Amino acid sequence: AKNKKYPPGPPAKPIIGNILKVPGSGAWYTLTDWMKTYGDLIFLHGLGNKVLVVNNFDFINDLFEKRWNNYSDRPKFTVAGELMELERCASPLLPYGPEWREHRKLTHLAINTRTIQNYQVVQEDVAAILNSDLLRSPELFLQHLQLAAGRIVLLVTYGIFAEDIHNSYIVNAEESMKTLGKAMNPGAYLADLIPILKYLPSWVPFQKEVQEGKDKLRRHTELPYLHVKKMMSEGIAPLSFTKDLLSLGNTDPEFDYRGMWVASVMYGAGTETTFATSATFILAMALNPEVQKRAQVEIDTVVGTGRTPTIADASELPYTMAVIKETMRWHPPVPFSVPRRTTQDDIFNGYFIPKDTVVIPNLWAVSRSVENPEQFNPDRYLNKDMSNPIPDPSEWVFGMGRRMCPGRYLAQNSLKAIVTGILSAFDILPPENEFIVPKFKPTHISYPEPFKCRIRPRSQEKEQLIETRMLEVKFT
Ligand code: HEM
Repeated sequence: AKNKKYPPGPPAKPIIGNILKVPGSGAWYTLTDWMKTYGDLIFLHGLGNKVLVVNNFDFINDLFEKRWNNYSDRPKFTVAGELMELERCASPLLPYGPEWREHRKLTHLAINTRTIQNYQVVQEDVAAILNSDLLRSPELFLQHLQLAAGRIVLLVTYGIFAEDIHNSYIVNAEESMKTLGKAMNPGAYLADLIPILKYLPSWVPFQKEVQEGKDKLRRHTELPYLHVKKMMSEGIAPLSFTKDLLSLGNTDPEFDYRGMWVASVMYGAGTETTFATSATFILAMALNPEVQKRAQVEIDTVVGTGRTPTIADASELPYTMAVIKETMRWHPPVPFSVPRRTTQDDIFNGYFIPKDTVVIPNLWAVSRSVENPEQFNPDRYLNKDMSNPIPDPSEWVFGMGRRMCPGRYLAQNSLKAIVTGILSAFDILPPENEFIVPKFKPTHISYPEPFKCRIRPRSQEKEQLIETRMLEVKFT
């Protein structure tokens, strides 16, 4: 491939290469900056690793949608994938192939546009509890948002209600996520860069971590699944995805293992991402009082002030829905999406893209490709300029193509319930005599660094409404 023309990029670095600088360190800022020098396609290489960063919406679409055949596989993670065995069982890491297809089918069965309607009440109830939590201890809002996101996923997946963050299912799941968060960060373990290290004996610290990680993941996966089985045998299992799965009566010996994993992956994929979006929303509201006011007026006008909004109201609330879109654009929760890997050599736009190249869709760059990107402006989705349309965030913040996020409809409903619920009941204000400087975590799923703000009920009637709505919640 000597005379092949690779996309432009910085020179290879001798030892670990420029790969290490890429993931998990907020590298989306750097790479978006590098566009000025290298353009929309940036090629990084070193130590035999090849990475292509794609910086614009149309190119990502060309590769992931039109050339899906070559761009739907995932990178190999030596630690998380191979050693912790997640490439055998966790949909986001499965190689593109028959097992992935089975997972995708089951996931779709669980959370397609029709079945998710069954969970709307659950989502609205969790939003109601969230409001009650915010009323009681507004200063803990980040913790409340995190718990609300976890509650929705646990209820939908298993029908389990988590009383608080000490709930054992939440604790197990969060422990697993910590392990995974580290293991998914290429470069966190040297073995990801130098695969031969995986043959080191089991007493070496990282091998021990692998074993502990595997145990945690097994607990996180088996316990809630067995809980649903038990509840079903007693005839008292509430509606849940796992119950639906078990009711299929599939006797394929692989089915239990597969179903168990399809279910447990949802917590990891669905909780932190939903939390990230709702925390970014609070931050945006504290910084943009006029946007907040307009959304509140819209909700008051359409819904009235005598009841809490429902997910069904959302279609009548275009401005508030544009606030959600703008939240996802302003700071996309997964700025680098989940990388892909090419399975064959390819030529794109005159450039050679070799087989086994890790392809990172730079969603951060897409988010900055609008006018005044730092400005939080929901109107950009309402006053549509037809000669220069901007892509709707729901078409890219969830990824694109065959592996686009299967949880996006469920996630969007959660956000509708949380955002309309909060706006209808509370004013979100910056802390007194302090400025908020927005800062975000540089992690794979990115959300605001802890910040202070005041969350106050809009009136006494609203406070009362929060209490009366709580009486309708069934599962507490
Ligand atoms: C705001 C919330 C969410 C965001 C921003 C988000 C974002 C993403 C992104 C960017 C991907 C990678 C897609 C690609 O490769 O093109 C993804 C994959 C995935 N998401 Fe989500 N997600 C969210 C919520 C959820 C929820 C609630 C669930 C399930 C309950 C979920 C389940 C999954 C799964 C299973 C995958 C892997 C798909 C595959 O590899 O085939 N996500 N998500």
